[in-house]
Amino acid sequence: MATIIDGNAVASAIRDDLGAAIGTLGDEGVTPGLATVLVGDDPASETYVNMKQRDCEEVGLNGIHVDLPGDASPEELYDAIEDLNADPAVHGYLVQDPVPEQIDYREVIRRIDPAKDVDGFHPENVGRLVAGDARFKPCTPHGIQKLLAAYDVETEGADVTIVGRSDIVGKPMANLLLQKSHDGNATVTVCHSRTEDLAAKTRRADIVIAACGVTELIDGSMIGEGATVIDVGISRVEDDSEKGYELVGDVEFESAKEVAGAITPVPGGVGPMTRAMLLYNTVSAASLQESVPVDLP
Ligand SMILES: NC(=O)C1=CN([C@@H]2O[C@H](COP(=O)(O)OP(=O)(O)OC[C@H]3O[C@@H](n4cnc5c(N)ncnc54)[C@H](OP(=O)(O)O)[C@@H]3O)[C@@H](O)[C@H]2O)C=CC1
Ligand SMILES: Nc1nc(=O)c2c([nH]1)NC[C@@H]1CN(c3ccc(C(=O)N[C@@H](CCC(=O)O)C(=O)O)cc3)C=[N+]21
Repeated sequence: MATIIDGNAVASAIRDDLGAAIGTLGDEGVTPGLATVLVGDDPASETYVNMKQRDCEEVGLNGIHVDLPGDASPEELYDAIEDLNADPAVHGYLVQDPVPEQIDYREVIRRIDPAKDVDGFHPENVGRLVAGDARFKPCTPHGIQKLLAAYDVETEGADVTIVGRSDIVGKPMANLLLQKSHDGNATVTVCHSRTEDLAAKTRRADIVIAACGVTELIDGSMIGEGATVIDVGISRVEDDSEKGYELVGDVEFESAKEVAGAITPVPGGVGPMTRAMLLYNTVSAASLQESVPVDLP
């Protein structure tokens, strides 16, 4: 039976550890400000944005929310972005993905001030990450690095198979793990929908990171004995519970936990870490913009 990796606990420890840096900024009269922008009313996105605002309250960040209707024009969103770029109280912000189809997410990202891009999605920040000089590490991959470190899972020399090549998870995860650093130095395989014999690639891995958005694609038969399994996937599957849905990962937890050495659950695994690292990046952004040096965990 595998160790169950407790993302809520590690995220909570990171929020606590951010307290010192938030205190240092506070002594200089600075409250880090994080804005979330939601276009439309996708229920999952609304949940995430509410959780992010609650996180801000909990750690003493200034949480700001900008809501635009689902039929907003690209120009309306660009105007909101310009306002956020100009607002000195906002040190970081993000535009929740996905956006409605009349809006081009790439163009949105390009308009975000890279110094406030706490998702780390702007091409300048992506370039810096790939060059080994990251300003903001994207929250989900950074959170996964912190989870692995918290459970003493060595990445150096490890064979890591990532399932998914998205710009927000798969690609930055691969880049971070490849880097010549204490939390990198892995040998990385990145799989996607055209990969042949996926099972052979996951089975040989010391660490499997599933981020494909296909519910329970990875089962125990695809996991090597003792491997660490990180399940990023989070899909809403309708059921007859009170909420009307259950959250399901990309890994079939029941069979995978029998072979894995350690495994993240869904919920309570990677999700809370993504939110904790968003707070981390916002504190870091405030420190850089206000020229107040802080110690980050
Ligand atoms: N817990 C968290 O904090 C977060 C969770 N998520 C969740 O993670 C999942 C992935 O999201 P995201 O990273 O945005 O990825 P995308 O949905 O943008 O892309 C999915 C990736 O998986 C690949 N893929 C799809 N089907 C298969 C398959 N059958 N075999 C192998 N690869 C496949 C796709 O390949 P191709 O490129 O060929 O299309 C693509 O690269 C979603 O469930 C999302 O909700 C996302 C972000 C944060
Ligand atoms: N610009 C942008 N940046 C993102 O970082 C971003 C995004 N768009 N779009 C969507 C994905 C998804 N994502 C999650 C964040 C937190 C949880 C999370 O906290 N999950 C909890 C429970 C969630 C629940 O109860 O619904 C858990 O897994 O325990 C999940 C998923 C960030 N994303």
